[in-house]
Amino acid sequence: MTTQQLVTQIKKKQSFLCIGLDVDLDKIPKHLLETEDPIFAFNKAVIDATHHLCVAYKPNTAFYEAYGIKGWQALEKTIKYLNQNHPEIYTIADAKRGDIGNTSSMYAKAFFDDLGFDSVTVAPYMGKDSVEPFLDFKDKHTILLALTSNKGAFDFQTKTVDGKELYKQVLETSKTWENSQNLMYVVGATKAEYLAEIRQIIPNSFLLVPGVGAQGGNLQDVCKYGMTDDIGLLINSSRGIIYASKNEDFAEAAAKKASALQSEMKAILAK
Ligand SMILES: O=c1ccn([C@@H]2O[C@H](COP(=O)(O)O)[C@@H](O)[C@H]2O)c(=O)[nH]1
Repeated sequence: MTTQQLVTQIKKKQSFLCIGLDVDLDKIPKHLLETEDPIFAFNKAVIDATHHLCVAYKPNTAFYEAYGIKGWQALEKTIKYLNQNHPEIYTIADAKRGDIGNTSSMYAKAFFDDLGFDSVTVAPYMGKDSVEPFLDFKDKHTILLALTSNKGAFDFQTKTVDGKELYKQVLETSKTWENSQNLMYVVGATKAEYLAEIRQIIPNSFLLVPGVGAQGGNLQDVCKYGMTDDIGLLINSSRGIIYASKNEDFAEAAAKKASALQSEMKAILAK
């Protein structure tokens, strides 16, 4: 999906919500454990109940890799279900990959060609040659970790290197890479106070913003400092939506939570 197609969907649905599909078998309703593929059954029910309220889904691959081959098959079934039934939905593989060039090429093939995701999250730590293989893919996005939502972000990302914070170096340097138009960036909702400065460096790039909901990030603050003329934001919530209920009404409860966030987004867009 192109950036322009994503913007069109956001405007049509009045939503820039991304729902995180982080499936933990210890947290899903017990009756699903009796089905053939509990992870896919859970995802399908959540997707069916919420797809009209969001523009993107973000499975974090850790939650699938943890269950071995069955987990990976459930991930594959989930992305296929989305691509076949909801091609208008933007998909993000939150895999946080990045390695030497030839290995990164294989990661890119796995997520873009084989699985068919629109985007993948990538760590910038190994530099240009570790990211450019992802950027080579036309109409696919590479979402670079810039300033993450966790406390550990302060260990390295905000430290000054050569007179500038490391996350700013990531933003500025990555802009010079070939096919940098295919870049988006992760900025945690818990770091909203950094967004004004971030927007000075990357005024138009899309940001994937996790941390609203369970991590306590504030949607209004993120929008105040991070929104662009083309919206420029995908706000992710995972646990806050998908685990709204542990009972048989889990999909309905997820839809209620998603609807509340979508209504807030609609009001922000109307301002
Ligand atoms: O800086 C980051 C980067 C990625 N994440 C991921 O987003 C979701 C957040 O889940 P919640 O349940 O809404 O807290 C999860 O997959 C993280 O691994 C992040 O939180 N922060």
